[in-house]
Amino acid sequence: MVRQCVLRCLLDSHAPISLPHKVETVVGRSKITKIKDQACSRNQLSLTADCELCLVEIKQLGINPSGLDGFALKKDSAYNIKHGSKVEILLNQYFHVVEFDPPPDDSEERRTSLKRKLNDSQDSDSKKKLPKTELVNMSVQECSENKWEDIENGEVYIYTAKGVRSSPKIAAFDMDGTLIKTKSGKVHPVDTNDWQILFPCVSQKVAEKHSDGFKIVLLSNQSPIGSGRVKIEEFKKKIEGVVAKLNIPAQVYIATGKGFYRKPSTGMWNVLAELKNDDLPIDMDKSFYVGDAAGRAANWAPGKKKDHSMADILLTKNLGLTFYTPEQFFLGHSITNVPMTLPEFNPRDVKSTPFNERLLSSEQELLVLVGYPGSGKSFIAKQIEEKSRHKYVTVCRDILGSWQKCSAEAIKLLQQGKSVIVDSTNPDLESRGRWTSLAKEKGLQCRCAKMATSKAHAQHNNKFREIMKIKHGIVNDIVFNTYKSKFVEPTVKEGFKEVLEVKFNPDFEDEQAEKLYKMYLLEK
Ligand SMILES: Nc1ncnc2c1ncn2[C@@H]1O[C@H](COP(=O)(O)OP(=O)(O)OP(=O)(O)O)[C@@H](O)[C@H]1O
Repeated sequence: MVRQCVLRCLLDSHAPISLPHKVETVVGRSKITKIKDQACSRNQLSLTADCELCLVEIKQLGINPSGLDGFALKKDSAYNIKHGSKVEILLNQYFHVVEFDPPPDDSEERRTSLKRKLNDSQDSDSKKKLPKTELVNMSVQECSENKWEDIENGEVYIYTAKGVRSSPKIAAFDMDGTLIKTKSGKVHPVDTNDWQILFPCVSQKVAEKHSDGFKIVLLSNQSPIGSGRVKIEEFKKKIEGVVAKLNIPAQVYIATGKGFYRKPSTGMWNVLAELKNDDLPIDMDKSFYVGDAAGRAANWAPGKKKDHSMADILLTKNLGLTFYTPEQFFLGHSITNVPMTLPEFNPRDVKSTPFNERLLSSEQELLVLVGYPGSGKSFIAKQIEEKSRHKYVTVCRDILGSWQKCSAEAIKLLQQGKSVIVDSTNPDLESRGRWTSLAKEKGLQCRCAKMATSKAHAQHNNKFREIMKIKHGIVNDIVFNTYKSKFVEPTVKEGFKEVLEVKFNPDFEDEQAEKLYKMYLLEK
């Protein structure tokens, strides 16, 4: 059989480049490699394969250094490289691998020896080989068999493979897009068999951490299980398959719902820290997390789309844990050079502002609230009721069901001499006009209180409400976008005596609630 040789992009940014037998191929900045970086010459690297000897002669032609297995090449010097060598078209960037097909025999040998090494690290006398610091934890037992557990009626499933041992050092990984990718090439797997290991070096790198005494943990969001689209029994087989393929004892956490256990909320990590680490405190400085939902902008590598979410990096911000992308951890990409954007709203920045006393008027009135769902209207309405000793009473569309019912209730209350707070979103002239007209008809003043809460902040509140299981219908993104598109800034010209702005003033039931509120809860 004739042996072929290719230069394969480890990020699949482009199709493999064929390296024909004894023909020089020059690669660099081009449409083929999708590299646009001016630092990379058009003629950056010369590669000549010898398919009989299974060697590739590589020479850097460009001015800036290229890399080979993490080392800089010297310009114009020739190196002979083998099957599996990692070529960086520019040092630390644009990772490729040289592959012969069929592979040479010695690479088979290398693979077998790696497998042997992994098996060795799991056998019973592996304790002897552990570094000194790990001996402290010898009282912690290895898990003796593969087992499944679940928490809160399947909100989280936990798989612990035989051989897992608790440790103060946690090496945590996201699963999809970090350890595995789809076989189908689709973003989401078409079924539970649609997976393959992401990079050839994944098992080896994870195994290195395992032999360094880290507990290997996978944290995966899998809401299709919660929604019933994926059957948990089938999914369990996938998890067992992935862990078996990695060939390393690992503990896997699967969040099936949309609440506290779903990343970026820290629920799964809390279960690990509080229940599943044999009371060993986790050393947050030594532990780390690898995930692909990192908020990277489009083209973070040639042809790469923007990350679908920030759930992984935000989880680590919530926990104060070191974060790596899969490319940084597995392929050695530079740690600093990735353009990432964090969300515009950081819940830690929410500051206290005193209650605006001007919200209370000595005159009977209609006070029309304006704001996104979740902007805190009901919260402020309750405060006004209490501070006014119930001279103000709220009519709330969420409770009464329609503006007509709110209007009928408001008329009754006004007749009783009460002031009325209108608690609905009221984004536009039409919705607010109903109330200014009613006030005019009754000869009363009408004022507007506009919530200063931004869309992102309101969405955060909405998620907080969902996680805290505060009774309220689910508000989806469409509702927020509709509000935004309908919104017209309220002014006195509409018939308001005054338009006040209400700054969000955080006030929590207890410390736990405050701690949760100050976390990133949204995935983007
Ligand atoms: N001042 C506050 N301090 C702390 N948490 C708050 C505050 N205001 C609101 N929240 C939280 O945000 C969530 C949403 O607030 P609230 O229900 O008042 O908003 P809303 O504008 O009335 O929403 P909707 O229009 O969807 O009913 C609340 O359930 C609460 O958890």
